[in-house]
Amino acid sequence: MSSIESLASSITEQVSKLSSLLQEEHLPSPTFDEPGFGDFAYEADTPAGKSLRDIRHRILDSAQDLIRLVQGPTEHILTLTWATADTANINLITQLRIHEYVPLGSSISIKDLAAAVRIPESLLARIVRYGVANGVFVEESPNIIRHSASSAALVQNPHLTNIVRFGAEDLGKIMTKIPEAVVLKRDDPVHAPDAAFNLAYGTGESLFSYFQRNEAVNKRYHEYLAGRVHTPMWSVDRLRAAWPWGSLGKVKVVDVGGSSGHTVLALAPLMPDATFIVQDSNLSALEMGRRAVAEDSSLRSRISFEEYNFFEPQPVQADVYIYRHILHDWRDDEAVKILSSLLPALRPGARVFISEGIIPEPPARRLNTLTSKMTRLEDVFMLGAHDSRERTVSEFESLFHRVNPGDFRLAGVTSGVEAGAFQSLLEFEFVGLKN
Ligand SMILES: C[S@@+](CC[C@H](N)C(=O)[O-])C[C@H]1O[C@@H](n2cnc3c(N)ncnc32)[C@H](O)[C@@H]1O
Repeated sequence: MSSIESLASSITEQVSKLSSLLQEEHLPSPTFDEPGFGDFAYEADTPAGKSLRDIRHRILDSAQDLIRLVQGPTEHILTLTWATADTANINLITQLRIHEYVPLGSSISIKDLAAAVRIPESLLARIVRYGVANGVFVEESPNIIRHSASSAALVQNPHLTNIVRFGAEDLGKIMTKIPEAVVLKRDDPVHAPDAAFNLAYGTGESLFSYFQRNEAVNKRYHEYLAGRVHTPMWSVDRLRAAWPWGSLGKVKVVDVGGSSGHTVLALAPLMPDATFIVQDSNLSALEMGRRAVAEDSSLRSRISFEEYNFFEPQPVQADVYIYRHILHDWRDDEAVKILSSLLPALRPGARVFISEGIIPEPPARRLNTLTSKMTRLEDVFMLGAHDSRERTVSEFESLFHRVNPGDFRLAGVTSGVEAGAFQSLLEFEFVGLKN
């Protein structure tokens, strides 16, 4: 049982280990100031990097517990209740691009910032000061704004801004409609829409077909997908480390629903003799990928992009098929159809990799860090966006079993959570058609 005393002493012990490690690695101790920008959560899979990540999680876990015990149940619930105001504020900051108008390394007056952003000074001041309250920006003297480490990160890491844009604006809009969608399904199932997405966007279409026809949101979505692999939780580094990709030699790899090819771009350097095909039904995403690969002469000849609907029979006979963040977008019947469409192309020994979050078996635990909570968050995203869900290992096995009993063998599971990623990797081997 945690007490405030035991938590505090565990934090003291871990912080002391952390500062020694930072010193050994010649990394600065984090500060709230702009030059303090430095996420050591980005550390690589070296022994020191792993220790840093591990200690970071321990401190965050204990510190969150300590905060909750000290704030008490009422303030805890109220903090959860008002989280939408935080989302709205960071959404507004990035939509107005306020962070871009605050100079790095110096400061700007609220008056000049308001003129640059083109909104009234008093309104700008309220938006920025809410940000300051959250540690985004600093008011160094009355009406003079400079960057904090976090607002500077928005400028220095455009991928982060892309994640905020789609996450706060689009996923945010969808998530706020989840309660209405769930209650409608209970009270008026005949007229209820498929998912909260349909209420949020006022459409009967699925998210994928709606996005395909609406260029602005489609661009935000695929930039978000490409951007998130540059953050610790979704980092392709964890996928790279999860399996001995280099051992595969001269193979053909298909990334099914690979968007603009960010997964394949990360794996290709580890597999110098392999060729890759990125398949997706979204033409703009494929075009985005073709443009990125065209700039890299070493990859151009090994990576191609093909339009493909994964409900149709798979046209490419390959050694490896990757489904990264695909099955969780679909309900069980649909996921079984997606996997079944592979059958015409599969040869015994072919590998099918599933890279996404794995829901742990119950009982559920309190989850204090964003990384450990991410699978649950992703499950909420899936509920809102597609009325689909994250799955446990045995639920994945049952999907493969439904495709054709005995055809697939679960060859291995590499959990990403301990390594600071939320996705895990499941490897299935096709052992042949049994009937
Ligand atoms: C959640 S994203 C995952 C993208 C990428 N694999 C990743 O991990 O970032 C789902 C992808 O599936 C694609 N998609 C949706 N429906 C599809 C279909 N019927 N056939 C092929 N691709 C589809 C979308 O365009 C999108 O790129």
